[in-house]
Amino acid sequence: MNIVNKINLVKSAYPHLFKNFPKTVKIVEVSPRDGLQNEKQFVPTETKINLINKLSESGLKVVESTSFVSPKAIPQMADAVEVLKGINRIEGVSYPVLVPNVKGMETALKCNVEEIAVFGAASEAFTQKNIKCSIEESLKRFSDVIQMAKENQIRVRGYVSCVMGCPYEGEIDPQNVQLVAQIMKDMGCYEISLGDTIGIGTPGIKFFQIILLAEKTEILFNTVKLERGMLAAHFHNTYDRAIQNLVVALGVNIIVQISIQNGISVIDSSVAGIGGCPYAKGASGNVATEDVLFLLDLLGIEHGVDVHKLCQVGDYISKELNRDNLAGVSSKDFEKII
Ligand SMILES: CC(C)(COP(=O)([O-])OP(=O)([O-])OC[C@H]1O[C@@H](n2cnc3c(N)ncnc32)[C@H](O)[C@@H]1OP(=O)([O-])[O-])[C@@H](O)C(=O)NCCC(=O)NCCSC(=O)C[C@@](C)(O)CC(=O)[O-]
Repeated sequence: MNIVNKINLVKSAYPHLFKNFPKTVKIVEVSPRDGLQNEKQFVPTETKINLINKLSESGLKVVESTSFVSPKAIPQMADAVEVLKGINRIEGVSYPVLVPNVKGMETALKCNVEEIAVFGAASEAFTQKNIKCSIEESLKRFSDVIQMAKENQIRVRGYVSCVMGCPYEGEIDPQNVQLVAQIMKDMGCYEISLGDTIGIGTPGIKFFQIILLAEKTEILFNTVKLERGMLAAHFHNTYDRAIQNLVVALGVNIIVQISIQNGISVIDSSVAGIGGCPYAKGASGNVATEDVLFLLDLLGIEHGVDVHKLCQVGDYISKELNRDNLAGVSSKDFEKII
């Protein structure tokens, strides 16, 4: 039984479980950054600009556009300044960029950014590999960056990576995720995105009360508590479980019929499912925006995106990258939803 049938079945049998779902969900489109950062061939700046413009024309309100990081660490983002200069900024659309340190923030300020994202992790080993410092040192750096952002009225989003586990350390205690998320929030991040960097979240698969897989996703979202609306889910689809994990994060475990009280209403996703982190072995594509929109339509949750335009963007970037489109649904599938 596929996920769509499962959701419909559970929805009709247990309508009360679905009352926790938010009425609307904000999509944070990460394909121009997370989607492209791991591409081996340099993607032409013009293609990146076209991608961002097409995404914002589809009704998306947040399009994470690039990173002001070391070009030695992420060569694909070396044209960050040109990308930001080249895009058509639509009023009401936010174009956040990743910033790891003061040097990145200085460049961001010159590019008139209105929103940035700092990115940490709940794993020491991943933090060392990704940004070459300890968690403690990373938080000090973020504090300096956030101070500069505050002085310039720039909004700051925070990422916590490896929330379900780390490719180097293995298990990560959800309490550590809570700790890092809370510190970032206290520093001034308006939203915290929880990154299942290598896609190992499990939505709790049970068969007649026998647990076949640990319920990592449910445990995490029941442990990490910030104010309602502050948490975002950033899932990778390495083992094809991102959509099931999202249903749990939104508020209910459809398989074991349990409600999460404080579900998320912000989802990070990437058109055509492109993406991955070069510093996380096993991090394959992000959950596809097309699949997320399909899920939201199915659940009757508003998202404000023109799904047909968005599907065209997925086809565009897949063709440019010479890759298969990893989205599970296409434009015509949306017409079948009643
Ligand atoms: C953090 C550093 C800079 C530390 O790297 P470092 O080597 O310790 O930095 P450094 O301060 O010693 O400087 C080394 C060189 O980098 C330059 N440099 C230094 N900073 C910058 C900057 N901001 N912009 C441009 N250049 C910079 C600096 O000028 C110098 O240049 P050189 O003198 O050798 O020519 C580096 O490790 C880095 O840039 N890391 C970025 C890694 C990254 O972007 N990873 C992917 C994003 S995270 C992710 O994908 C996960 C997420 C968010 O999607 C959520 C999830 O899925 O979990």
